[in-house]
Amino acid sequence: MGVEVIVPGTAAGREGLAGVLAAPGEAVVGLDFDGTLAQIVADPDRARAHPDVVPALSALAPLVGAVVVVTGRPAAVAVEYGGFAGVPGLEHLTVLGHYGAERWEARTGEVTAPEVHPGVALVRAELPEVLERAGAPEGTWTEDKGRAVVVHTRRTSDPDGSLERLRGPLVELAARHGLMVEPGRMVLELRPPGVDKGAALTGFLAERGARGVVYAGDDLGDLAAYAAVEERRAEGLPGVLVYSGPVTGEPPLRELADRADLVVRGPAGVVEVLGALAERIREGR
Ligand SMILES: O=P(O)(O)OC[C@H]1O[C@H](O[C@H]2O[C@H](CO)[C@@H](O)[C@H](O)[C@H]2O)[C@H](O)[C@@H](O)[C@@H]1O
Repeated sequence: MGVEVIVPGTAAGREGLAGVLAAPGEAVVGLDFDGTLAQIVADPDRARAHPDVVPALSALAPLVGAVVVVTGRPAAVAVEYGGFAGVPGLEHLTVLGHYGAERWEARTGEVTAPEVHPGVALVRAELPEVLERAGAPEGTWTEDKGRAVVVHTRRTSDPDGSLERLRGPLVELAARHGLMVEPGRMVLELRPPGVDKGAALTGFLAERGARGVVYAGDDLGDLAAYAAVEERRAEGLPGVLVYSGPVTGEPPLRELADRADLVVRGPAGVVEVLGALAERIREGR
């Protein structure tokens, strides 16, 4: 594999990578799941990690301080769909699920999580009527994640238009029950406030005493993690931001693409970056 896949296009990214490579054993690699490790598909239950993700991660993880998956998925679902449990090399993997509300450790195989927010049950009960009143187009689909409820429009004839039609009523419903709306790729997620990927990543970096960070994401929910890396970078922590661009025909998200140091094509591109990073670390030993 050519190491040229890991040449960041920005000065900050090149500096960040040099810092990560100078002390890889104290660096954290943070990764989103859907769209970054797993290809985007119409049915969320059918999303699975790209087949080369686990081999790439199990080769990289022993060379760095820590690998953490930071996802909107329930932690156990990401572990299952990722195939992360019981993998040699991934004995110290951490998965922060529900935007950091849940935590799974490969070391114990257990998920720790707070109580479910009481607003979730109320939103769940009222959602069908709200969708009907809003004229939700055919193909609108609801995913119940236990701690959050997600409305998907990918299967409607106009996913973006459908999302806009539903946004106001869903924001109102969420607010009425103390929840917030997390927008994503053709989804609006009604979830409890108080956590986001930025806080989750910042806490993890502090806990591990990280001296460098690489973070890869593909969606609006990853912007908080991007901001966390940028803030830590301003304080002197080397950091590299990777954008996993769409391979599904959707336009790239400028909010991420414009801030990233490295833009790759979906999970296959992320796998190449993980492989190249491992190669550079081994070369520097
Ligand atoms: O933080 P992530 O790991 O990126 O998870 C965020 C949401 O991902 C899922 O939705 C996305 O992937 C689906 C499967 O490929 C796709 O159908 C959908 O359009 C995407 O937005 C998931 O279904 C959500 O619950 C997560 O919040």
